[in-house]
Amino acid sequence: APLAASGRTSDTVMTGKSLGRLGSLTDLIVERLRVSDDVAASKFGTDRPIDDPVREQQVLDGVRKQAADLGLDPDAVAAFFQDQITASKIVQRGLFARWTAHPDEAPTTRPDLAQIRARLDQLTTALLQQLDTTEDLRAKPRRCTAELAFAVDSTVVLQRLDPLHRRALRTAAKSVCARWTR
Ligand SMILES: O=C(O)C(=O)C[C@]1(C(=O)O)C=C[C@@H](O)C=C1
Repeated sequence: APLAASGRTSDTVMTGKSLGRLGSLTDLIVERLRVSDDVAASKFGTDRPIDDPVREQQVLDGVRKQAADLGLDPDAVAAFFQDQITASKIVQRGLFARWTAHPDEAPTTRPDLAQIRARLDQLTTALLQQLDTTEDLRAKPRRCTAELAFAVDSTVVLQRLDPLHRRALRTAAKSVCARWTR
């Protein structure tokens, strides 16, 4: 049973499927936020800055292409992924601050950023598939907003998100129901 899943907040393996028609989408959004913990661990204590404008441009160019292939609006999809990047930086900055204030909580191993980015690329494809699957629902603003609130609330509980990841999730979910103009 998903509610029986326990463990520490930031490294629990996802077990619960969040609820409603946007549950799979919010689960993927949260998984991307969790991978941001690994991104932060790969950069903390190195010269590599949290902001990498070159990589961001690569991500956004890539999603525009994939969106066009799926028949989704590239601008709307890029706006969604811009929010995912902003949310990732909220997590990274929050963890940097936490680890600086409490060095005993800082990671003791440094994961490889190239491998993490390959994982982010996989999540990008999965997220795009969910955006495609949910396109009809997301085009209905009121139903979408209700479904999104339901999915986000269930995700927060089932995945036991801490305040930092909750805050990031709010930013990441901002444009899920934005009107699809095309
Ligand atoms: O790949 C990185 O270095 C990340 O920090 C991840 C990410 C992203 O969310 O895709 C976030 C911030 C960076 O500016 C670039 C990309």
